[in-house]
Amino acid sequence: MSNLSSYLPLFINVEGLKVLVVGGGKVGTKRALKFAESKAIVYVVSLEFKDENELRLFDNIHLIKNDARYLPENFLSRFNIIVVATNDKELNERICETCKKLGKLCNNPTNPDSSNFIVPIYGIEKGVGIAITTFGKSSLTSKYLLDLIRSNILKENIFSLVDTMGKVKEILKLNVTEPSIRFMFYSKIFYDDKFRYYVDRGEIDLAIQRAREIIYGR
Ligand SMILES: C[C@@]1(CC(=O)O)c2cc3[nH]c(cc4nc(cc5[nH]c(cc(n2)[C@H]1CCC(=O)O)[C@@](C)(CC(=O)O)[C@@H]5CCC(=O)O)C(CC(=O)O)=C4CCC(=O)O)c(CCC(=O)O)c3CC(=O)O
Ligand SMILES: NC(=O)C1=CN([C@@H]2O[C@H](COP(=O)(O)OP(=O)(O)OC[C@H]3O[C@@H](n4cnc5c(N)ncnc54)[C@H](O)[C@@H]3O)[C@@H](O)[C@H]2O)C=CC1
Repeated sequence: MSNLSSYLPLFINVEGLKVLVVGGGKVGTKRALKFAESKAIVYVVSLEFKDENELRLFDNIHLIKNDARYLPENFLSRFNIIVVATNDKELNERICETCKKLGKLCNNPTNPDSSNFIVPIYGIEKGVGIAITTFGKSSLTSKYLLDLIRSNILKENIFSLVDTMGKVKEILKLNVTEPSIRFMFYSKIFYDDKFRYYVDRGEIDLAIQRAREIIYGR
């Protein structure tokens, strides 16, 4: 496994990005659908398509029936992101190597060492995004961790906290021009017991009023 310190988690907006999925079997289909649901423009190159009907439900998925052993570099270079998911391990690795040389983001689902990004399990709910990976060791454990966070941590008070701090940010950006002073206020408000008491009880108007008291000193 590559050095884990060189992984940087990012939330990428894939809308309009060009994604190539090589191999239209179980794994390739799942990845193609995931990217298409997030509004990427997806091309799937494969000898055959396991679930052609499901893929055809999306206007932004294009199917190309072809042998991926002969994909030229000038074809690969048209894409932003490439996923290699044939059942030919050497072919997957060879295409990923070429794509990385071309400066592309490439995912080989069976081999994180060949990939330069991996797909975490994720959930986005009420303005909070959580992504978890075990870098290929155990997807089931990743799923379990996400469920634990969802059922034990992501409760109404956390969503209220995020929303209210978002409102506090709007107030501060509008009224305090100096960033270093704004930053001092963010912490002061976030850790204020009264502010948090109101947020926990869902009394958002009172929480905002408390934030204003802290900002304006009254
Ligand atoms: C490295 C990675 C690919 C990458 O590079 O992105 C990878 C690799 C592999 N997974 C395998 C198996 C399983 N994968 C799942 C499920 C998911 N796997 C996903 C991601 C990733 N899987 C990446 C790292 C994720 C991480 O480490 O956390 C999810 C999150 C997203 C997605 O696939 O779209 C999706 C959640 C679906 C959801 O949303 O519910 C389950 C559970 C299930 O099906 O319920 C199992 C059963 C066993 C188990 O628990 O692992 C095998 C075959 C092993 C073999 O052949 O024996 C390999 C390849 C290998 O190891 O060779
Ligand atoms: N990441 C994950 O969660 C998992 C990964 N895997 C691995 O991923 C790989 C793919 O698995 P599946 O999708 O289940 O296999 P699959 O057999 O369902 O699909 C393989 C696809 O690749 C296509 N293909 C093969 N050679 C090709 C070529 N030369 N050119 C174009 N297309 C070609 C086939 O037509 C087929 O559609 C396997 O190596 C498997 O071990 C398997 C299970 C889970």
